[in-house]
Amino acid sequence: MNCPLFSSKATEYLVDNIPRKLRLPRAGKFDSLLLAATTNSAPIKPPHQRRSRIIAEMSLKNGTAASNDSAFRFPIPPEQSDDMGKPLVPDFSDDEKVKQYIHDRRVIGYDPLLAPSFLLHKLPTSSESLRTTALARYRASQIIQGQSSDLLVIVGPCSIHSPAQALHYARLLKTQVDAGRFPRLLILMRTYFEKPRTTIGWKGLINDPNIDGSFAINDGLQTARKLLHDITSMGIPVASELLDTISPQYISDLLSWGAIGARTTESQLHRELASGVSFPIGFKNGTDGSVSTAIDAMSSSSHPHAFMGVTTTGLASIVKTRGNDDVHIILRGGSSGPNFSSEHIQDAFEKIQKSGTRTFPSIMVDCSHGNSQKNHLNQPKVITSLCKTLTSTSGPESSLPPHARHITGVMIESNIREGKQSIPSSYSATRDSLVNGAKIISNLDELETDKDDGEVKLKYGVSITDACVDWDMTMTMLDELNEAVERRHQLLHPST
Ligand SMILES: O=C[C@H](O)[C@H](O)COP(=O)(O)O
Ligand SMILES: C=C(OP(=O)(O)O)C(=O)O
Repeated sequence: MNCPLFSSKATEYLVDNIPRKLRLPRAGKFDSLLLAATTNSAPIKPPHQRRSRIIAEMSLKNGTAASNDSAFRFPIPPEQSDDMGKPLVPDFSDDEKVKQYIHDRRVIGYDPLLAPSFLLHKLPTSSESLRTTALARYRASQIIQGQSSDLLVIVGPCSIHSPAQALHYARLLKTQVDAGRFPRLLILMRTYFEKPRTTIGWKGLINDPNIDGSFAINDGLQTARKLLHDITSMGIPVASELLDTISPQYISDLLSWGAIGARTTESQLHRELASGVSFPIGFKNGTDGSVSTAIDAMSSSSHPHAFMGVTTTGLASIVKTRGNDDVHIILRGGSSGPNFSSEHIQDAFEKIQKSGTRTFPSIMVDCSHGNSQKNHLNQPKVITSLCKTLTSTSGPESSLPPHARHITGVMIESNIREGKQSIPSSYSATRDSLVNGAKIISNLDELETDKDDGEVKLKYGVSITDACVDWDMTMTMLDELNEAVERRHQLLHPST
């Protein structure tokens, strides 16, 4: 059969010819393409896996309801039970029945995931994007290593749910950066695609790009990569959280900085991952406010590691890393309260010094999360306090205290419009022109009328995860920061 796999003709051919029962429920375009491509060559699954797939498909046909508290909007098959409907117990009279107790009792499906190399080939980087990324990595590294007194600023939405709106935000940022408004700030756009959740909730654009429980992860990866490419090609470098340990293979060549979140800073897997990435990494303090967790992470990641991972072709491999010296802490507050004050920063600085880490003690302050108590209106207050710390001199020589020199970064959760909104229960981005970009927004004042045309929509430019400050407030905060960093520069280098 002569059938080039990824032409649109081939897609039509394959999609028309795969047995209906093998198609994914509510799959995105990319999913059906890949499913089709891999179905032809997929190895025959062992009987227990075929059985669970068949059970899943039968339940889909029969419409078994998903449990109410699950994000899955497609049916979840019931657990295996005996003939009386009781939970299965191992039946030692028959090996096949024993196996039912061993394999896939809780896995309800394995869908094909495209290989990173496929996406890297399909969406290569532009030379503009490469330059933007490399330059920002270099400048961020200089700041983190204490070789530049500029400030690294990670600013942007809590999470990306609409590529069109993210591009809108990037264009707003570009206009100000290109105009030279913040000469002392190295600004990277927060472009977060993966959200760690305290319990459950929407886990970001890669995991569920349609925001409807269809989990079209292949589409999510493609959308994320395309967006990173478009933003960096405009000349705006990007920053993201590394939450999944496989997904960086799909997008990390486009990132200039990464975060390991408060919920994963203590994870060995994430420390190993951080030790091998080609860009600087910030570790959040723990959700309980623990700074030592992040300091341990900095130390661990600055050393070489060997661990299990995947290559860009998707092959399992033993990854060996050199260790990452471009690591720093991010003070984000926690259940024990905020930690952005001058005293907290001094304490963190002294703890990093005492820990004997071989890297420059480098501190970023997150204005949001535990430091804002999740109220976006507190973020400007964190900036004002930080600016004071950056510029307050002390002692007979009126000099800057050492910890003020070691503040190297700031994080702000900001969006086009302020606050946050919840996701309506019957929402799907596939039906929302404001999210999928079919409608280009030019005048934000007109938006109020957009939401009431009979469809379930999200408000344009408003976060669907944590509350953000709006664009005007963002500019005010960045102006204040730029001025304080300039003042600090003069204090550190009076002759320039
Ligand atoms: O940054 C976003 C959130 O703080 C993080 O994902 C946790 O969110 P949750 O507590 O609402 O699950
Ligand atoms: C989830 C985030 O932060 P934290 O890990 O500090 O909760 C975030 O920055 O999006």
